[in-house]
Amino acid sequence: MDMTTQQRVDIYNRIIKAPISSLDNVGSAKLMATITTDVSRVVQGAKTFPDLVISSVSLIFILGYLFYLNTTVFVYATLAIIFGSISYVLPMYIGSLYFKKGRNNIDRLHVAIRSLLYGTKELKMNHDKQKYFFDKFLLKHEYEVLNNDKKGSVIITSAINYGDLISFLVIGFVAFVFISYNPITNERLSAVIMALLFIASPVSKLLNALPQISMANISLKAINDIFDNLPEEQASQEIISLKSWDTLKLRNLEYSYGSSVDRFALGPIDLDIHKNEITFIVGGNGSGKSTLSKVISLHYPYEKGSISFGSNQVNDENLNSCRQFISAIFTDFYLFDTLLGNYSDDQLKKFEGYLNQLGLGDKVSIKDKVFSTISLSDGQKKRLALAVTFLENRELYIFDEWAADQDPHFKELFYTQILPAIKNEGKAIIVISHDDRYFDIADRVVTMEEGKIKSISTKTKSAMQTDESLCTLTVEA
Ligand SMILES: Nc1ncnc2c1ncn2[C@@H]1O[C@H](COP(=O)(O)OP(=O)(O)OP(=O)(O)O)[C@@H](O)[C@H]1O
Repeated sequence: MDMTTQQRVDIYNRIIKAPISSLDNVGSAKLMATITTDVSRVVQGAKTFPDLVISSVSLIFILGYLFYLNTTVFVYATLAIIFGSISYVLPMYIGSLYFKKGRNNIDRLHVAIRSLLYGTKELKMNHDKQKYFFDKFLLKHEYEVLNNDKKGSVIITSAINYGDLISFLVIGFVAFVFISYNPITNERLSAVIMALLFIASPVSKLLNALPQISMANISLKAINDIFDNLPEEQASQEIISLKSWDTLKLRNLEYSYGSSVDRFALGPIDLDIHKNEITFIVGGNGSGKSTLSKVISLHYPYEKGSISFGSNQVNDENLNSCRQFISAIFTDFYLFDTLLGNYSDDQLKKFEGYLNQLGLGDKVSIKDKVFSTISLSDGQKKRLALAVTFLENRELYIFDEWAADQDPHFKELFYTQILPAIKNEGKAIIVISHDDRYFDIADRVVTMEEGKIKSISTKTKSAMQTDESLCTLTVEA
């Protein structure tokens, strides 16, 4: 496989195997910069190696020939090469500092490009904001990348020309000074000068490769940095069949983000999520609901405690297998334009039924598993995502503020018909919601505050099984 492709495939594999928390920390802009810039720079650097080998071998042979012709000239030429190489170290170092600065600006440039692409609407509406953004961010980073790379190249190129000068100085010294003190035949002198002229070419090729090698070296460090900051999950990639389960048990679960200054700690959390039940997780902004949902969906690796799907306690052997129990629509969900996976014609027909039920029948059609469009309103996109999760037919559904973008009709449909229908299929459902109008459809309402469960209300039925009420259990912090 081509080297560039191989490097990229390695990075893709690392991304898919890395914990979401590490990907969040590295950031998508940095990853894009590495995939688009560093990989090709490293490969360009590596491509100079055959030339370097050929030039080095030529140099060794020509020096050998020079040694055979005249040992003293050989010593002079070798000393000149050594002197040239040593005096080359300083400009090379300064040049590489500029390349490094330029490379760091590429990360910032990618962040700015993302802001330009995603913030176009906001920038268009406010001229001052737009000008400030272009001057202080986008163009600033663009020109800094250019200027730093230019400065680095100018310094190293000047050093290369200085290297050429040294080789001509050596030739001049031998032709005009050396022969005055060391008698040498004309044939020998022309052979020596020819050899010295031939030395100049491989030396200059070796020096010319240095800027590319320097850039490649900096990019290689950036790639290694990505690999160091994206640890591979230790979990087995093999999907094994697990025992069936009725209750998802969270015990003493703890997770935290950030440093000691801006740390947010979740837990300890003790909670049971049952199949055939709808569990609402509610609470104020920043109380930890979404964080808990990402720990439950096995995206954030919990630091303490345990998660068990029935008797299957999550561990490295079954983590990926346990993930296959879950289907989730997070607030930052991604909608693929294709149904990924192998689905039978019957399943695809069912999917079309879901589209109709969700009011998308005349908006989205599907051909060869590709949606006719995903240029939809936010609410429609979420409905399409919901249809996809139905098709996945998993055992645990997690909906993080799914209904937030829905109009009253679809909100009502979601809470009063869709959720009960999923529940009746024997699934476990976790709904993160601020829609207190619909809390009564929940079998269990878990209220969170500052990363902890404040209370759990459970729906109890009277002896006559006719009326239902919520019984609240307050959990001691
Ligand atoms: N990637 C992250 N890195 C560091 N801190 C984070 C990260 N994501 C969330 N937090 C912090 O964790 C806390 C809980 O956030 P979370 O998104 O879980 O709250 P939430 O209850 O879902 O809020 P909301 O109702 O606003 O969606 C917040 O204080 C937030 O600042």
